[in-house]
Amino acid sequence: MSHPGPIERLVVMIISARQLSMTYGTGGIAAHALAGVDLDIGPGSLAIMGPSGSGKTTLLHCLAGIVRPTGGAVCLRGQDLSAMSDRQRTALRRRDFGFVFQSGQLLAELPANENVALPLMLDGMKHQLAIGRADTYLRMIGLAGMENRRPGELSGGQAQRVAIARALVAEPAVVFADEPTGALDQQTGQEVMDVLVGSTARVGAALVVVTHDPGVARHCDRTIVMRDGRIVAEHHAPGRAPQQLQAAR
Ligand SMILES: Nc1ncnc2c1ncn2[C@@H]1O[C@H](COP(=O)(O)OP(=O)(O)OP(=O)(O)O)[C@@H](O)[C@H]1O
Repeated sequence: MSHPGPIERLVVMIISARQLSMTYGTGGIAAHALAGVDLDIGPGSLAIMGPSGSGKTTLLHCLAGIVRPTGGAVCLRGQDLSAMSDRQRTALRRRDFGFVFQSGQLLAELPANENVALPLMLDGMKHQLAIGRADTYLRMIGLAGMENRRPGELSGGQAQRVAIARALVAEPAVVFADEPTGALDQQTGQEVMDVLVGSTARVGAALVVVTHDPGVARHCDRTIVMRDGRIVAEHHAPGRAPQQLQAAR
């Protein structure tokens, strides 16, 4: 077996976190949610696991620029998020990041394709063009024929697929998912994870998933385990290690 040469070793880091810390509150009521996290995220999928209160969601929110860490830095392709204004970070979240939450957070009064098209229209794309793009993503995700259904006319799994299409439609660099299968039964959750991992890979986006469920983490190339605001373990899926392993170096 040949060893990777310098070119194959070169994996471009998408997000890097250095000595990330986050303290909520002060004095006796301070909660140290993150206590010095170093993390490099390259292409592929990453699961963040750990017990309740270990800092998983706080880490995801810091990586995605939703909250400002109280210490350390997060860089997207070398650009320091903390050096940006709130307006710049909002624009970055809209263009470079996609989000999937536990319960789709779709707008009940809009059909599926308008829900998906929303980030594009907020960014100034014309309605017809945005709907065309949304329909393409809905078909890719297995919802052909359901483009005009409202969220109330979809199953939980179908609604999460719409949320995945919405996260992907602006062709983000990274999709962040917080307990994306938390509201679904086991079987539907597995199917949604297949779609989430497969579709992000197809469009070339990295995927970061917070989950309590080892069955969800098994879909990912790499898993980190958090405890008390720190990364205490890291695993790589057999056969899928090299890219993420080298990205971590
Ligand atoms: N807005 C906040 N204000 C104060 N403390 C907070 C806030 N958000 C989180 N915390 C605290 O920070 C710590 C980490 O919380 P976080 O939500 O990141 O953990 P988690 O691992 O995602 O937990 P869970 O699995 O229960 O969602 C906890 O002690 C929590 O109580």
